[in-house]
Amino acid sequence: MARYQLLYFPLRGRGQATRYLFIDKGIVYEEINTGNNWVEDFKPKMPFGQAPLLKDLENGFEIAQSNSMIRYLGRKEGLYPEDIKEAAKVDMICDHIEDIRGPYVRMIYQNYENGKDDFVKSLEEKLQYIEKLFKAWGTDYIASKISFADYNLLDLLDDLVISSATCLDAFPTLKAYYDRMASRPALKKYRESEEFKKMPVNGNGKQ
Ligand SMILES: N[C@@H](CCC(=O)N[C@@H](CS)C(=O)NCC(=O)O)C(=O)O
Repeated sequence: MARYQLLYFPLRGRGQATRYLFIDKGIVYEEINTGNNWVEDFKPKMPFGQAPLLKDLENGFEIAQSNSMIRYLGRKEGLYPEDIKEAAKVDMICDHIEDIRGPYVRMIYQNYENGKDDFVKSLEEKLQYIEKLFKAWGTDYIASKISFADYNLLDLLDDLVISSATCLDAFPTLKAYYDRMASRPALKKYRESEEFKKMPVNGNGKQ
């Protein structure tokens, strides 16, 4: 029986990190496609007028904002480090992910033709910070065990590699991390599925 509902459009976007977490941890969930009559049936019911929304079917609680959703799952599903320094590591990587994802989304939806080259150029600086931290921390995941933030980073790196196939070439530690995440058995199987391959990366066909 499903434990959660994910209400979102049929695209990767801001729902994919949550899907990765569910799939990797074998958590049964159902998708509700908010693309069917979005403006009439869904938008008015969303706390901030936007999707995604997560419903916890065990207690009826509803969470909006993709980063809050995945943190909630982190806490509820044992994917948030108990140690405060380890927790701070995953938090800081999540905040840095948002510092990349925000400009990525704006480039995709508002300035693709004129902005993509500059966005790709900006990645070198932004990714080298993660490379340096990962080298210093020396763990297989952001913290010593997999956490909610690793699914967020996997999804971000997917987006970036699609935009620029060579963007990880100068960052061997980050590249090895990306390959390690993508080859986790449940994720690998899902990423090879037709369901995943046919899912658009963004809502406007740009990537
Ligand atoms: N900060 C929000 C952003 C959500 C967002 O931008 N949602 C878009 C789709 S990805 C949306 O609902 N667009 C339709 C609308 O605003 O009416 C989050 O992280 O969840």
